Amino acid sequence: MNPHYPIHVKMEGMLCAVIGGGEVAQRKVGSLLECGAKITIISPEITPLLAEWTEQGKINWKRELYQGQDLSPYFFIVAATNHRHVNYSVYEQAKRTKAFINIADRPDLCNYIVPSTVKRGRLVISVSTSGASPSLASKLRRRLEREFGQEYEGYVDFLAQMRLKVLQEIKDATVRKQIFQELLDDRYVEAPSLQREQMADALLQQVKQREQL
Ligand SMILES: C[C@@]1(CC(=O)O)C2=NC(=C\c3[nH]c(c(CCC(=O)O)c3CC(=O)O)Cc3[nH]c(c(CC(=O)O)c3CCC(=O)O)/C=C3\N/C(=C\2)[C@@H](CCC(=O)O)[C@]3(C)CC(=O)O)/[C@H]1CCC(=O)O
Ligand SMILES: NC(=O)c1ccc[n+]([C@@H]2O[C@H](COP(=O)([O-])OP(=O)(O)OC[C@H]3O[C@@H](n4cnc5c(N)ncnc54)[C@H](O)[C@@H]3O)[C@@H](O)[C@H]2O)c1
Repeated sequence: MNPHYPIHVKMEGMLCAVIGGGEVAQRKVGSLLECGAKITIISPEITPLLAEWTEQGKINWKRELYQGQDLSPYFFIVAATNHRHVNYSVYEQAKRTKAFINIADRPDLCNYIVPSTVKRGRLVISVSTSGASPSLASKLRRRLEREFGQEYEGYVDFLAQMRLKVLQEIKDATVRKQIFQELLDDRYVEAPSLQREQMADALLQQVKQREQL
């Protein structure tokens, strides 16, 4: 059995603590920030980019060593210092809470791990090897990035709009399903947005006329 359950957690406004301020902490903070999490870093030193985010008020920096401070306010806790014993003491404190815990050098202690991810607006493609090989996850992510380019951001927004429109305007569930399938054709992905909408409007008109016959 693989015990990892893939979910998409809404992180907006969630309190997160990141212990350590090096490269790994920066990567974890970066992806948490993109989702609107409220992050506190505990570390005597931080990278220049983390310092920039602090100055811009995007994150909160407690300039101190981690020495067993209370972590109970936090929903997500990441330990990413370069000291194994410090990371372990974060774990000991964190496990008293109900938080999601990520100990960067101890996959066995994590109750969540982070996948490698391609984001194209609302489209999110994640790869996990369940900790077996982060470099394989990264390689597959790069491959997926080539296959699913930036055009997917607009395309997925278009599909969302069309979905609402079709649900409102087409009564027959089988016909709706056929339209949804048709809109998955690569022609719609590749077309510029205006042309894509014209193609979809023409398709809807056609279907409606058929429905009236
Ligand atoms: C996906 C990604 C997400 C993110 O971190 O945001 C992520 N690691 C990434 C990068 C990365 N990781 C490592 C390097 C150095 C090169 C190398 O050694 O390969 C690089 C940098 C690079 O590849 O450039 C090494 C490494 N990783 C872990 C350990 C500890 C250990 O295994 O003991 C060590 C050895 C540390 C040591 O040296 O001691 C552990 C974990 N790393 C995971 C996720 C989780 C499992 C994911 C999965 O496989 O499902 C897990 C279990 C926990 C977690 O961190 O959540 C991210 C973006 C990738 C991308 O998209 O490019
Ligand atoms: N999970 C992953 O994806 C992954 C990938 C690579 C490395 N790692 C592991 O992550 C850890 C961090 O790696 P890094 O490259 O960011 O290290 P780094 O040396 O760049 O950064 C370490 C940071 O921890 C801070 N620190 C040290 N002692 C501290 C304390 N007592 N309290 C608070 N902060 C303290 C330092 O000031 C520094 O900011 C290492 O254990 C490494 O093995 C994990």
